[in-house]
Amino acid sequence: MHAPVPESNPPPVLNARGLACRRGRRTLFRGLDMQLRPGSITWLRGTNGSGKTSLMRILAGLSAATEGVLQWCDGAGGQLIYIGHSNALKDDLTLAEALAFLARLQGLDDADARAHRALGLLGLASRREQPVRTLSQGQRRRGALARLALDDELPRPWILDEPYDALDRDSMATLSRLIEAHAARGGMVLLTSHQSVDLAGAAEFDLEPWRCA
Ligand SMILES: Nc1ncnc2c1ncn2[C@@H]1O[C@H](COP(=O)(O)OP(=O)(O)OP(=O)(O)O)[C@@H](O)[C@H]1O
Repeated sequence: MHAPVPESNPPPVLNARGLACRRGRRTLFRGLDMQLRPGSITWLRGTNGSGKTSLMRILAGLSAATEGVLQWCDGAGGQLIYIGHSNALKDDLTLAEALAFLARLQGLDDADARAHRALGLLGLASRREQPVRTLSQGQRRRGALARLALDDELPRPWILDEPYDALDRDSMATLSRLIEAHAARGGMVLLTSHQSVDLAGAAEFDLEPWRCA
């Protein structure tokens, strides 16, 4: 018989063992172990070029590790949301159309209504009908982050590469509250940020010990 797992320490949703990453001729890191639990917020730290983006892309399934084993539990890897440096919003669509398009790609029903609501939550209600290409950098970043507010039915893992980039102070606070609420619902969040962030309960994961070069 298995001992019950205490709620404060649920089993990992992500289990990575011995990961290595090679880019060009360089091995960036090797032997990296990472376990991330439901409801955790992890701030991935490391100097420029240390391999944070490379690691996140591996975890998101967008590129392959050179070595190691990566396991997502209970199909969580297929539900994750990855937001990288690019905002992935189609320039020629209106903001509402571009976000609804992403909602459909995520397999969500009522995509237009969800996009409408999410843009409101990110303070972009007045920009809904504006073509993406005419938005400021910060508005586009907020539009991309509105993906995170499209549904709260599943505790999807979030992998966010520099999500605070280009955001003003109020938008940074909105994002932090969104992340904290997601974690409180059991969602796992892994993020990078070069600026310090105000996130209750965030743990740091430093890439330095695993670096090769
Ligand atoms: N496709 C690629 N081919 C060759 N080298 C690459 C490739 N992608 C990344 N690199 C190199 O790998 C290293 C790590 O890049 P990565 O973007 O993962 O670092 P990072 O820690 O996210 O950096 P930053 O803090 O500047 O965003 C860099 O030296 C980069 O030039």
